[in-house]
Amino acid sequence: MEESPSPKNFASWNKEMKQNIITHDLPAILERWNISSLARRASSEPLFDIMETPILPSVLSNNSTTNRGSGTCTAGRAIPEGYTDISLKSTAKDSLITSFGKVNIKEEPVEASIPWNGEALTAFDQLLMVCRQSAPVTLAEVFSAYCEPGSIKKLGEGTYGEAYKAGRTVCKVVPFDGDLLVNGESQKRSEEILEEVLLSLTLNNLRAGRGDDVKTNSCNGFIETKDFRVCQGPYDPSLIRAWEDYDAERGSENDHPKEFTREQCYIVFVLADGGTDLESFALDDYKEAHSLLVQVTASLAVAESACEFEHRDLHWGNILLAHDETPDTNNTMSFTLEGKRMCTRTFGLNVSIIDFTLSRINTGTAILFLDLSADPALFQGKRGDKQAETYRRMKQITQEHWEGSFPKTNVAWLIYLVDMVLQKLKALAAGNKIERELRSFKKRLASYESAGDCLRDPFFADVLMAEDDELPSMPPL
Ligand SMILES: Nc1ncnc2c1ncn2[C@@H]1O[C@H](COP(=O)(O)OP(=O)(O)OP(=O)(O)O)[C@@H](O)[C@H]1O
Repeated sequence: MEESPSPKNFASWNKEMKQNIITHDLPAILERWNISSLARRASSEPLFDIMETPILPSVLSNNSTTNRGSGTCTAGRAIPEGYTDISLKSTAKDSLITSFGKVNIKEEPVEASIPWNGEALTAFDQLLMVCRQSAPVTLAEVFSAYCEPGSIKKLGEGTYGEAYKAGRTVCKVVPFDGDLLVNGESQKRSEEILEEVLLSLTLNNLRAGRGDDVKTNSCNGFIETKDFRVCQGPYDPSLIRAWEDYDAERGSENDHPKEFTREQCYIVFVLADGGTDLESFALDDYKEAHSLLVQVTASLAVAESACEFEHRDLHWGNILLAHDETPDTNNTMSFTLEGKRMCTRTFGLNVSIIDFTLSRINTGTAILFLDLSADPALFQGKRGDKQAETYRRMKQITQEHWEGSFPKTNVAWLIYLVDMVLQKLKALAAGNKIERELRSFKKRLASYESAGDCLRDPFFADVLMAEDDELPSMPPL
């Protein structure tokens, strides 16, 4: 499989709406997220109970704002009311100059554990605040909270991150703010990392059981982010050892981490262990394939509905699969879509979607997206390669208005996923009937506008049910 092309040349997250006056800038986001209040509460509450993300503002729930296909930034776009004049609404007394501009922070006392004295906050400081830290820690400090150094194992790598197994968790280490080129790329800046953190938090908020309310939309199909930590210093010897073991066993495409100096900063995403990526995973049978497709489609449909989420990079390295520890054919995955509680049989397979680097989301207060056109190489992959064709398809769908809401990009990735499943099932010699079934499903997908539409396809009719209904048996194929 061709390496996933990772975003290049994205100097920063796109901060501007192209065709109107909306300035989508980080200070505005932070003002809306009211980061000082966040930090104050962070000192006493678990990180993920404090975000209070207004996932489904009324303006989104009435669905009148979704812009499908036109790609323009007019009234059709899902921007929460009031968003456009955010700069006029900023009434905070403290207008602070940060490394990336002016940020308005409401006057609120911050408790002692978060040392914020009302002076200028850089994006880096704000990242520390969100991570509830007063200063960076070492990588060893973070990892030692989860495991013995000798047990750390590298699991995988991307252009920006290296993923290590640490006890029951996975720690993804992403260097940032340094001048050293990493894997041929400039390092991400604090501002970008901060947005990625906000994006992960927004998706975390979809998880059932987060927060106190009954959610209109919820699912557990996106990887759980358990914590974030800002680190500084050279790469820890235990990680270098794990990195070299991986390199010796599987061959790494990344640069050796020994080059990092004591000034180097990293963000560590502490994630649930999602298992093995689809590329390396052997599907046991058609039931598992079917379950994989319904779980991904349902998760996308939920996130689409909750926050106009589009993954935009859902290749088979970004779908993780794990078998249940205690297999039970009656295990189900539950989710709530637009208030309707549903479930589907998992057949012992749990699916987690990862890597939101290219994703687009409407947090209810801000639209986070990347201008993918800034990286022409993303669209120049080999002709006929399914992944490369999917990036090009997204470009057609969005007409390069990457800030807009185009849930059809999720459909494009579902079509890609059916192709990957067909490829996997070939190896299983699954049979012509199954192949035909999948091919006709794929054909129908082409006419849908969103993952939500796809979920209503007859292909899923027999495996989806309202939560209280009796589980149907799998149709014979
Ligand atoms: N939570 C997790 N559980 C298990 N494995 C993981 C997890 N997160 C990441 N991995 C492994 O690490 C690999 C790289 O992770 P990821 O795709 O998030 O990195 P990245 O640097 O953002 O990648 P890209 O270059 O595509 O942007 C994955 O393909 C997977 O094998």
